[in-house]
Amino acid sequence: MTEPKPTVLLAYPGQRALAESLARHSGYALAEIKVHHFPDGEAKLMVPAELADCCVVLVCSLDQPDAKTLHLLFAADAARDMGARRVGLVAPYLAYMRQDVRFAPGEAISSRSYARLLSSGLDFLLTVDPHLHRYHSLSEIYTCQAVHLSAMPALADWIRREVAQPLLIGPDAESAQWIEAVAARIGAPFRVLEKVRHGDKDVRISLPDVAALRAHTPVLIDDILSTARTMATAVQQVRAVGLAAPVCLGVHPIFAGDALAVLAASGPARIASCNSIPHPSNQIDLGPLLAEALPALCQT
Ligand SMILES: O=P(O)(O)OC[C@H]1O[C@@H](O)[C@H](O)[C@@H]1O
Repeated sequence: MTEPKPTVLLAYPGQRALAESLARHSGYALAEIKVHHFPDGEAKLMVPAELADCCVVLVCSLDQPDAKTLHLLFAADAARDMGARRVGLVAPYLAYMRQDVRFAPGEAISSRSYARLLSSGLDFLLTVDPHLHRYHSLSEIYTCQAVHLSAMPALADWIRREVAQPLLIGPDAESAQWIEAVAARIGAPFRVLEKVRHGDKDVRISLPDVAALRAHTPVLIDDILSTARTMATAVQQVRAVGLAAPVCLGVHPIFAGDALAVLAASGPARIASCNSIPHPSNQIDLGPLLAEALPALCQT
């Protein structure tokens, strides 16, 4: 019988918590990518020298993606130079997916360009709930092996443990897919709100009748919390119709700028997120989910 080839996880700076969970749940060795910044603004990347015949898994979520992406591509090259037979990236949050169409002549379709760039340096990409709005699958734009997982079972289990009598609410039509997945797992009632975006920070939402569900605890679920205007507006709407203060759950807690303060001011009962991006609201560990998917990607 042939021995399985070794797999090594390499954590990008700042991604240690997720990488440690991934190492714990997979049993794979964990080391670090080191980034040195020169005075001129350029970076020097270092990976361990002993990677011969390994599957190397870079671990780095892709919020604030621009510098990280360049560094990860340098690290991927360095790993190959050290003999890695396969190099992949675990990026629970995948950047640029919301820029999936050209709204004006000359505008870049960044999701597509970004996919080309990442695919050029990786054998595989493993991510969680990428924002597939106009695309149906990552393979429409990624030429490396691109696999996405859903955090909804993990969210559902968290809700089952933490919330009595949940009423699941999606802030817009796009969220229906997630709400339905969670509802199917825990058998809770659900509603999906209607959203109209008037500008980056101006989002208006309407709520269908929920009078019969006042005894429930509303749980708002969305994939991305970026400016948090979508979530904050949904919180206000939920409260305006006399429901209890809701629990807010997001898979990807970007919380750009004043987003957390804005959401907190809207009056939620709780805010919780997956550890797809390191944030104080992280309560749902994606490590087990990602660890389960890695062997198939590494042993190819
Ligand atoms: O309102 P913010 O937090 O800026 O943006 C997040 C929302 O924008 C959508 O693309 C996401 O699916 C989510 O509903």
